[in-house]
Amino acid sequence: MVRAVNAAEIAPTTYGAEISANRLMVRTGKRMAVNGLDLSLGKGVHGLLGPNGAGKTTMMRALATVLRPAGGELMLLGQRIDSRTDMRQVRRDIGYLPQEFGFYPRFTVREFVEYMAWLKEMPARDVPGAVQRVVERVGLADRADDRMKTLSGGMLRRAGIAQAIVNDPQILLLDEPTVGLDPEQRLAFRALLRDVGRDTCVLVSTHLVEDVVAACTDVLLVDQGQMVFQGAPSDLEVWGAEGTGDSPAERGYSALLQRHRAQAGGAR
Ligand SMILES: Nc1ncnc2c1ncn2[C@@H]1O[C@H](COP(=O)(O)OP(=O)(O)OP(=O)(O)O)[C@@H](O)[C@H]1O
Repeated sequence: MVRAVNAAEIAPTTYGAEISANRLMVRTGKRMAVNGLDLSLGKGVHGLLGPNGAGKTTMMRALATVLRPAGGELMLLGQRIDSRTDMRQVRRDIGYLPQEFGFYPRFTVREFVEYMAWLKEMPARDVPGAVQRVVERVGLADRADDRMKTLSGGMLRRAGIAQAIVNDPQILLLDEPTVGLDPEQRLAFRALLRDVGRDTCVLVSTHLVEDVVAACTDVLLVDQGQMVFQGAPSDLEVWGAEGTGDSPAERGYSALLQRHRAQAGGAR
């Protein structure tokens, strides 16, 4: 099949990684919740792990351009993000599912996703087809014309995932997307992640270590606003001999955290 391509699709990519951060600092309230984070992420599915309060949500919000960096450097799709950046351009290429997202309860699923597509400035002629495709992809085709307020928690999250991918983003940020999904939907979601991650830079935060092992090409572990570990899921498992948990990856997770805290304590 031959299809027409637009100039943007064949333009050379001039950056090395979709997301890169150098000594990144991000403030939330009075706290520097991201505190000297180094990061380089290309295409693929990157699983973001870390204990409560580690700074995952704050990091996601900065990558989604909701929060501005307080220090260090952040580059998204080759653009430096600072107070002078025109965010509209870069936001068109980002998909973001926040941990909690707002919606008009009287909107149908289709209206909700259409509205988000409009906010992302998608060409109007592309919207109906794109919305139908993503609603099918998240398994909500039979609820597309039901109001948001009638959906279950897991279905709402799937509607949230649909709006995050409707614009075929180059960077996809998903903050705890599997919360509330039933086992069958979690399996379907993992398959969706693997599929999207083939040509997109996906960062997905979760507390479910087994989701990371099953669906991610790469694991990031953060604690106290800093990167503790980055590697393949199998590398995480290698650390498992020393930690506690139900699986080799969970044991690796706890061993790496303990080691980081012992080092941080020793350095004080
Ligand atoms: N609005 C806020 N005002 C003040 N402090 C905040 C605010 N939001 C988060 N924090 C603090 O910043 C730190 C990082 O929080 P963040 O929500 O980024 O962590 P997280 O890794 O996403 O945690 P969780 O796994 O619980 O979602 C925590 O110490 C938290 O208490």
